[in-house]
Amino acid sequence: MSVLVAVDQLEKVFQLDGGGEYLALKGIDLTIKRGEFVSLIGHSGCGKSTLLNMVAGLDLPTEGVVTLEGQRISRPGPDKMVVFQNYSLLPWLTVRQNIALAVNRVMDKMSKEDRRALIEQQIEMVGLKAHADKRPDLLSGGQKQRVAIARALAIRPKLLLLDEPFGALDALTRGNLQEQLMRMCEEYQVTSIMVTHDVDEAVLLSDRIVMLTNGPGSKIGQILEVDIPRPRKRMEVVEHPSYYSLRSEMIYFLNQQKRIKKLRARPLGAIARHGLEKVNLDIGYVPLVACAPLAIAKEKGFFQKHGLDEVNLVRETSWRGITDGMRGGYLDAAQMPSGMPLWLTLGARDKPSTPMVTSLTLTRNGNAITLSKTLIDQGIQTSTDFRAYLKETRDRPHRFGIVHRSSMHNLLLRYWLAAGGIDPDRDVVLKTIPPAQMLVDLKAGTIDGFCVGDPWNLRAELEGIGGVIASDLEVWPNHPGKVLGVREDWANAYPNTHIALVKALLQAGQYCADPSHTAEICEILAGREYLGMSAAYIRLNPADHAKTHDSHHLFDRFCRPSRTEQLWHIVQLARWGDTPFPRNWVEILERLCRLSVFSTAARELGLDTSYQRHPIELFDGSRFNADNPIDYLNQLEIRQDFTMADVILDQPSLAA
Ligand SMILES: Nc1ncnc2c1ncn2[C@@H]1O[C@H](COP(=O)(O)OP(=O)(O)OP(=O)(O)O)[C@@H](O)[C@H]1O
Repeated sequence: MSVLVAVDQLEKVFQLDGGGEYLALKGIDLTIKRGEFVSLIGHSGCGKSTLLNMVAGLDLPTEGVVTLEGQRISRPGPDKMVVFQNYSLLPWLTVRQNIALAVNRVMDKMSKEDRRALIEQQIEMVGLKAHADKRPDLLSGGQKQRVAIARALAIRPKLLLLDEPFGALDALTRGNLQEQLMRMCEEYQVTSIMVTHDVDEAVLLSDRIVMLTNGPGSKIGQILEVDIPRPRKRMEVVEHPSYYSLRSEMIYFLNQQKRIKKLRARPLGAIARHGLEKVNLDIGYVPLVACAPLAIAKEKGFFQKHGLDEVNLVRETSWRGITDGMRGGYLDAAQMPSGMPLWLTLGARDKPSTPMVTSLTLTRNGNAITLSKTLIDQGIQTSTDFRAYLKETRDRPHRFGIVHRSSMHNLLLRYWLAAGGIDPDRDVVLKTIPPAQMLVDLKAGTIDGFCVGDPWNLRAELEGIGGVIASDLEVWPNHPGKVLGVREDWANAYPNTHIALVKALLQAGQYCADPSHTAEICEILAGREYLGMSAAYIRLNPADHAKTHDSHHLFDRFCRPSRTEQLWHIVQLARWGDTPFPRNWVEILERLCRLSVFSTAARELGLDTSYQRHPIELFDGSRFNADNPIDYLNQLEIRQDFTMADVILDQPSLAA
């Protein structure tokens, strides 16, 4: 498809009445191909209409250019028709006359008969034959908008621009019109740009969804490709495997924008007290059983006991919220999957490196691999069974949910599959899904299984949606689960706060590990501010239940950050192509695992800090060779072609 519209480095500044100015859009680059349907989405006031108006030629950019077929757009014209929310029909003309006015004015080279036929065809196309002689005041909102669309399409514009075309309509009419518009655009291959606030509308109609950040100086934050085949039917779209992830991606983006706005409005600054450099902390977490140490530190006063008077626990629904919070510098610390500090440090998947520090392993275990009930009912109990099943059902894709590429869930699942002779990148599809979304996807059949932290494995079993096929103990007993992560520049700026934080969490971990507190902890976690579900779904470790499949959280054992375990993560990330294997891995591990903070905190609490290096041995009996990681990596049969590189760690400043 050739390019029809090109927006190049567009900037728009409005002069304000009081004499000031407002920078609405900045650095917008966008190309739209012939026949494409593109939606613009973003919060109110972010500049969607401003951008649309400049493509329509109704307004001019302050900087940059917009072109249509290579020609600069400087005025409106019949080649770019706009449909507004308020219909803009001429009230004294009938349906037919409104359409005829546009056709007669623009298609003046056409014979009278052909024009008449075209007008009737348009009226028919939008199903208004019975209303052709009515004036707009006798039409419903939906009918008026159909006239506006028919009028716009009648003159065969190169580009159809829609500014919240269905915003004023009730849900049913809106739905009908969306489908009609979709059919027309598909039939006539109309290139369209639509402004909308409706995420479902955007997925249904678009080939691409352009998401704008909040102003001033709004930019394109992200562009989503909608890989749902055409022609589309609403029900098929809703059932398509990409539907929920596209929707969640948009909702995540919009929520992040809201959050950034709130943070921009917040007074900044560290409050120093009790000899600590900062006692006001925002600590991120994802609601899982493994967030228990954070919840307990807050609820049982361990933060306060160590001088951290103003701790705010920031609940994120996905791990991406945590990485964004860290990169953006608006979280002080976070509970993280054990590979995440490394992932951020190495700048995995071509993201800029954000050097991180971990000084505490918060939890071990707590994860499992769950398969859908359909697969369990077919007798699949091991990865060998699963491989046989994959061979028999090659005709359809098999999908697994993971929560983040850096997380132990992804690495354990990949390890488990590969050990069973299944290539996780070729034989199955791994989809990143927020933890709380896993059950919905498993139930809907859009995934065949997942690897996630509890309570989601237990819930799948208790609700009869799936069954655990391999628990922690059956993949890597006592593997690191979640760690405490902070940015390296934060750790350097607030060393005493860092120690106090580790102390508070170490004590909270000890509290969690005491079986006499289990019922209380489950009740706390069940609360709305944490997991928000029945305590029946929450179990901490085998002491409070009998089934070996259930989670085996460890909260107070092997809390010291382990460089050997982090090296295992480095190897696995290189194995799956997330990062090159860093030649300077020794330096990276030195900087990543700040043992001095852990040791000081543990010593001040009177805890035993002696350390013994444990070998890492997973369920397949293979031992991780920490003395020669490259050799180990080379010997893995299923892996991607890994590369090696020196990773240069920057020192971003907290002010950035
Ligand atoms: N003529 C103008 N003079 C000054 N400011 C303007 C003008 N037009 C728009 N703005 C400002 O530019 C920003 C973008 O406005 P725009 O109407 O494009 O937003 P939008 O994303 O379409 O919003 P909504 O979804 O609410 O329609 C807003 O802050 C708005 O107040």
